Amino acid sequence: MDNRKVFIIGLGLIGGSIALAIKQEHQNCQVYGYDINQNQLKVAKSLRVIDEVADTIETGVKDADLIIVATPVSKTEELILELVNYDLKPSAIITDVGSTKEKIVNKAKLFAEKDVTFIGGHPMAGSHKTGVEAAKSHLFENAFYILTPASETEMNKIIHLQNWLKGTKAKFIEMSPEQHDKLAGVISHFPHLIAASLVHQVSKLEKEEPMLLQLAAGGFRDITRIASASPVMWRDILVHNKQTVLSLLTNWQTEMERVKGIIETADEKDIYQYFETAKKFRDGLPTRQKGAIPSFYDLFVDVPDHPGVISDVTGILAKEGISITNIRILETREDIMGVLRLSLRSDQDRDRALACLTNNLYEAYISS
Ligand SMILES: NC(=O)c1ccc[n+]([C@@H]2O[C@H](COP(=O)([O-])OP(=O)(O)OC[C@H]3O[C@@H](n4cnc5c(N)ncnc54)[C@H](O)[C@@H]3O)[C@@H](O)[C@H]2O)c1
Ligand SMILES: O=C(O)C(=O)C[C@]1(C(=O)O)C=C[C@@H](O)C=C1
Repeated sequence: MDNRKVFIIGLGLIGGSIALAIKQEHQNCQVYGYDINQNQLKVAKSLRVIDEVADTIETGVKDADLIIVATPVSKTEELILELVNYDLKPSAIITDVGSTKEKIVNKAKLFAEKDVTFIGGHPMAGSHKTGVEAAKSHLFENAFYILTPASETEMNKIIHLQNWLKGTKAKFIEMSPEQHDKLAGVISHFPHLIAASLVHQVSKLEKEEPMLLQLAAGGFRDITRIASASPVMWRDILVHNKQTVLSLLTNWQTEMERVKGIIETADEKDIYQYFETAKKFRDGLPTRQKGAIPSFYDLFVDVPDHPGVISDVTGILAKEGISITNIRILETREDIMGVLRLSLRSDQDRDRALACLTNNLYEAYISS
């Protein structure tokens, strides 16, 4: 794979993270990047996420062995229409990272006329953050990476793509685009809609009760973190997976009517049962920790999956005489530590902690 050319279109969180993972594994390959946002391109180059900037998509695809489209899903569909018009290297592999698959894979059938292979892809990990600054080579470590090859796709092309993406350390699985969209609708797209709707509910009530926001602590923050993600990305996902989301919404409305009924009748047994069944199912999900005390002075720190990282963070704060009242690991997915939530005693302590952790090269931020 060395001395080969990789071209990535869209250098945000996901495109940037994939670029870093590829560079780590295939050190002699050349990674070219293109983005409509010039600033993202400049940052990507200066952070060495890419080796070279491609001035246009047409020059970027020239001689590229691997092309990765990492833009919002509606743009990805448009870009496929554009890519088929260009002079692509024979035997090149083209993939995408979009959160929906059916529409993209259908559009990509246009590549059949060319001597290239398109394999749809979706790394099932991410963040509410956007942009190349948030990109990390370890973002997909241990996460599932879904591939949706066509039935006629040659096995060696799938293996080839997995080799390219080996540095992600993700677990590859294959399924049809239809199954992908159904499953992703249930565990990702619909929950996102609910998170956003909870925020809307609080935002409406906040006009009458200004204290609400200050009181919105652990629970509300946990369940709505994803509502801080890119509205462009999520608009596109919902447009693409409209039927799945609409059908889940209908089920949800029926379920809420049922819940309304058991609350109205104040049937303690039914209410208990409702929570107990949910708890049992939720507890069955691997590796989640509970028990944080909500705090108004929270600081969030991105941490890689290294032994000793928590003691390093707490040690840095101890040296500065900053007390932590609570510490909690917020996983963004299974098997990997993602974000540390530190609760501090005061605003001043939080500002000091932010400064000293940043000085020690940790990525720390105040709002999650
Ligand atoms: N964020 C997540 O958690 C996550 C996880 C898995 C997959 N995805 C998918 O990855 C894709 C990218 O998401 P992201 O989180 O990296 O978003 P992002 O906003 O961080 O990055 C998207 C980038 O695409 C660029 N872009 C938009 N239109 C373009 C065009 N026409 N040509 C070139 N560049 C263009 C933007 O300028 C931006 O830099 C989306 O399809 C999303 O569904 C996201
Ligand atoms: O952790 C988050 O912030 C995410 O929302 C990641 C998440 C998800 O729903 O799990 C979001 C969309 C992607 O397609 C894949 C992963």
